[in-house]
Amino acid sequence: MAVFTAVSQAEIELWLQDYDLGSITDFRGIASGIENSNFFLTTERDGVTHQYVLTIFERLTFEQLPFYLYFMQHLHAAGIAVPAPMQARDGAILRQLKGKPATIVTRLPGASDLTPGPLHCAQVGEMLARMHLAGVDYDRHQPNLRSLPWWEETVPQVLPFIDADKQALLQAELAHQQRFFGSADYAALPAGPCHCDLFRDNVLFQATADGGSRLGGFFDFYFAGVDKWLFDLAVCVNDWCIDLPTGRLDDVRMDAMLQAYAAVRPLGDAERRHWADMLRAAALRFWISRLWDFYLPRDAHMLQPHDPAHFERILRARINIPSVLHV
Ligand SMILES: Nc1ncnc2c1ncn2[C@@H]1O[C@H](COP(=O)(O)OP(=O)(O)OP(=O)(O)O)[C@@H](O)[C@H]1O
Ligand SMILES: N[C@@H](CCO)C(=O)O
Repeated sequence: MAVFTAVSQAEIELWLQDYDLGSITDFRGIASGIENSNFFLTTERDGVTHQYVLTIFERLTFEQLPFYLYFMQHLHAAGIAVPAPMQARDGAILRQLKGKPATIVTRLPGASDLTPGPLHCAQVGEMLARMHLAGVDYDRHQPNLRSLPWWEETVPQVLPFIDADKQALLQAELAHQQRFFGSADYAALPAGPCHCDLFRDNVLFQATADGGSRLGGFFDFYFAGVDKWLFDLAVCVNDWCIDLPTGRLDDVRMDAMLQAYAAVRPLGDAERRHWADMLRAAALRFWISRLWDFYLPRDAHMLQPHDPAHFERILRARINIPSVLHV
């Protein structure tokens, strides 16, 4: 049960007096999630039911959170389907509960689909491109905190735990990425605020009457940061458009996602030329973080670290693919 900070309905009722969200009709902890304490909150105001998610942040601080929360607010205002942070009466979207930072956001409709098809991938690609364009005029700045400097700092920490073959791959790939990140082509790639962690479990879909699925929205923006847009797209393709057991790309799903993305924001020549490098960068990012979570768990909250071998397989499978993308 991923509620690390217990809170009673009476405590929430008191806390909600500083908001204008109506009276509580339901309040329950959310079992999934490994980072924060999350609760579904239902209220009634003027005879209308409203659904929210209350999050008590267990790791992120008051100083770190405004970038993420105002990014969500900015995207929501631009018509992108993401949770909207609610303002308290004093206008604050981040407050304190049980001594920790806490926020209330709108609950998105739907459920995650962990076996996506081309139509799911196309919808994600299209909204990802719209999200990138909508982020252009977001006025706060924070780099992706899980990019090259973090990889350079973390790789030496995990190397002692893995065998020689994995060590060689990890070091060779880090060197490859250092060269790529240092290139003029890399510097010229378009960038902006990115989600940076848009996996299948961070997107919701609603069933439609004709048996299809409609995108409900993106959530979990707490790894967001400014990065190359192509990196965000590569993170998505490495999760949404693969055969999970082998990590190999599924061309049908990948084409669906890339075509839908490019229909909104066409890819440039340098982006197409460096597609394989970016898929490798996206695989390396999660291989390193999973190794780090697996061998150097920071606290008891890491209930079930994800399998690092999955992203090692993905990286190996990306090293020999054709470099140039034809979209
Ligand atoms: N705004 C939202 N709308 C609908 N459902 C949400 C929303 N936010 C969270 N959820 C639900 O709560 C669950 C847990 O949230 P989340 O995955 O963000 O957990 P976490 O512990 O904060 O982060 P992590 O994904 O790193 O474990 C999600 O799987 C989803 O079902
Ligand atoms: N999406 C990450 C977990 C952290 O959000 C992973 O699968 O490793």
